[in-house]
Amino acid sequence: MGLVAGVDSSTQSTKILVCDAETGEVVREGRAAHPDATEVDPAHWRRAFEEASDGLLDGVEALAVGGQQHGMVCLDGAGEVVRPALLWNDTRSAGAAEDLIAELGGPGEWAKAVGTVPVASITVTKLRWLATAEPENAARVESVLLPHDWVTHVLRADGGGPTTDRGDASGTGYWSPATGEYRPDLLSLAFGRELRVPRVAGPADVVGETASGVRLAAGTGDNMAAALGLGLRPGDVVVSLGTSGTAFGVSGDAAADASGLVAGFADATGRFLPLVCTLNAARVLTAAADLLGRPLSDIDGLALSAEPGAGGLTLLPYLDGERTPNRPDATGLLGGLTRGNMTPANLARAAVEGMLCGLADAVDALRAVGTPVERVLLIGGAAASEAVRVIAPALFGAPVEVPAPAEYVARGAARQAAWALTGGAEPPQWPVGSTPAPAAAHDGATRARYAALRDSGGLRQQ
Ligand SMILES: Nc1ncnc2c1ncn2[C@@H]1O[C@H](COP(=O)(O)OP(=O)(O)O)[C@@H](O)[C@H]1O
Ligand SMILES: O=C(CO)[C@@H](O)[C@H](O)COP(=O)(O)O
Repeated sequence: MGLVAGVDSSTQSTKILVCDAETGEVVREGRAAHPDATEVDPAHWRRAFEEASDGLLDGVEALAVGGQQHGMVCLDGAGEVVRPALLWNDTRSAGAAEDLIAELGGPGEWAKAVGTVPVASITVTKLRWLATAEPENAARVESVLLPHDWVTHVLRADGGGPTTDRGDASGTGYWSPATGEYRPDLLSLAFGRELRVPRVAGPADVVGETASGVRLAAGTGDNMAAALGLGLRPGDVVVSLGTSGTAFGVSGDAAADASGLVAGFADATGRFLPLVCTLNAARVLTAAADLLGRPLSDIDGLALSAEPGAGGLTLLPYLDGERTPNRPDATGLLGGLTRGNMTPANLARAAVEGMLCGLADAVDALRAVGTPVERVLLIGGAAASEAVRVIAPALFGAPVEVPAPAEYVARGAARQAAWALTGGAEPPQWPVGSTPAPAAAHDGATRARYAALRDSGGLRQQ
């Protein structure tokens, strides 16, 4: 077999891996940055793809795109983008989410209908926001796509209509993982009329071809692609520390959590992917480094030079508002300051501990809906941090392993492309090595201080 390519079109960048289709071995890689904003013209993702793939795709037979979930890409009748895409981390549709929940009869009705209680991240709420805040733009919209659907579509030269997959469709709020069908009634509820939506392709389908004859697989959401890249098994829970923090595991059953903490997504193989997503992850550490006037690389040494619990300093890291728990207007809080503990080392440690406590809560929410947690696999940009690897085992209440450093979203997309080439019931087996993080005694005191700050109210954004 030959070469396949996997694309990770995520919040901060596009990353591309070219892999051996049989073994998964990485042969070449490329990357390019995206703008730092919560609404982005999709043309930037195309430009980033072109930059990252420059000179990379020779000999590639198939390609798939994993993309940041939930972003709203609206097209007019001519297929042109109507306005910049609203991304998953744009919170302006928080009020629309509340309205939609009330209109359908409460959170339980949404969990039953589409597996997810809508918050500002979910596409259906962005459509409601557009319909009410920008009626002139809304009037021009004929179809709605997700970021990976759009990137896949513009790479196609075969003239076919847009496609998506179960995984990414399950994050829209108008497709049901339990029935495998769109809910046009919910699209109409949100937008006032129906819209054209992409065809949902099967996990190993070839959906089209690029101008140079590379076959395109369906692609999927970035978290579903990471699950595929890791070859996730029941009992494994991934904690991904990228722009978002996510915790997820594979399951044979569709989740429907009326509390809204767990989103009952589908995966990219025909199964399900219960997932908790936080808005504040890797960038909490960059923000802490900026506050301290130090490079990001100094955070590890500083954090590890402080004692567990950071001398009582606790950071609630809701720097961009928060999605889980659903507090779109929240701000961060630094609690427990004394003249004795107010040091750069304690602040760095509090940043790492605060970020990880948010994800430890996420792992607990998965446990609460019956997801088995036998081991936690740490991935994403901030999994490269030594302080994160050392501190995580004390907070997660489960053994932590760090898979061999790799871009797992792009790897999963490449594995899907290889599956589309080979066909068959299962994707090709690509081995993944991982290293256990050092075991540590459970740090219940830090979790408890974090929980007290989380539940204390706090200040809202102005
Ligand atoms: N050694 C490190 N320590 C802490 N954070 C890191 C480290 N290396 C990368 N990051 C952070 O990881 C983030 C990028 O992670 P990534 O998973 O690629 O994000 P995304 O997929 O959301 O674009 C950036 O915010 C970057 O600062
Ligand atoms: O909204 C979610 C999951 O529901 C996010 O996980 C996005 O999919 C963006 O991911 P990253 O860019 O942080 O990987």
